[in-house]
Amino acid sequence: MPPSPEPTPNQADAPPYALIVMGVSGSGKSTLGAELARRLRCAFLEGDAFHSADSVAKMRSGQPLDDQDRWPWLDRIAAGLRNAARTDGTAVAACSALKRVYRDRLAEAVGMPLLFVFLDTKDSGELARRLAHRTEHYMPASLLASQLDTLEELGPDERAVTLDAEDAPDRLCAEALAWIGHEMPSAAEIPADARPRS
Ligand SMILES: Nc1ncnc2c1ncn2[C@@H]1O[C@H](COP(=O)(O)OP(=O)(O)OP(=O)(O)O)[C@@H](O)[C@H]1O
Ligand SMILES: O=C(O)[C@H](O)[C@@H](O)[C@H](O)[C@H](O)CO
Repeated sequence: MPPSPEPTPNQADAPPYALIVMGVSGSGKSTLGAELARRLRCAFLEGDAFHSADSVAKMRSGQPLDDQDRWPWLDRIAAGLRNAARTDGTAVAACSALKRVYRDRLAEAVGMPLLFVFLDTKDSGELARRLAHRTEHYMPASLLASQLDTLEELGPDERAVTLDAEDAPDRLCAEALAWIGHEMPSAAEIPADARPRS
């Protein structure tokens, strides 16, 4: 079977789609998401930047977020993804998207095919070490346990690929691009009102 074609930047006439790199804190969402956006020549939206100041202060103080903290955050990310993808043909966001209900809300709000790249871990110790070494970030390593407890498995109906968060960044990028190349949505899936503005 020939290898999946690596996706090129979404063609001008191709229907838009959005991508979210998801997973717990420290799994590598921002690192992979930024590289995917560079390779796809599209916008990268750092989910951390969409939190309210109160939510950042809450996490910084060692308290996990709850649904009420996350709903407006998820809506802001979805709006940003939708606008960027309608302009560029696609867009990538880094967002933990821990619960299925969060992912469904994102997909509903984005209003176009939404693909998830899930960075899964079998070794939370590796992630804890990454967080411990990260200095310029509000997220304490102590919140990793609550992240893992909140994370819900992907359903078989979710359009997602699961990668190993402990793999090397270049391997993760190659695997993600190969899957995206296979998954590029057909025009038929795009609601008429989500097509790029002519
Ligand atoms: N594949 C990888 N292998 C080893 N280290 C990595 C990998 N990906 C990211 N890192 C490192 O792990 C730390 C966390 O990475 P990153 O910020 O991308 O994770 P994140 O999931 O976005 O975290 P958060 O959700 O807390 O923002 C960084 O120091 C980064 O350099
Ligand atoms: O509660 C959550 O869903 C997570 O805390 C994320 O929203 C954090 O912003 C991210 O992991 C930064 O560390």
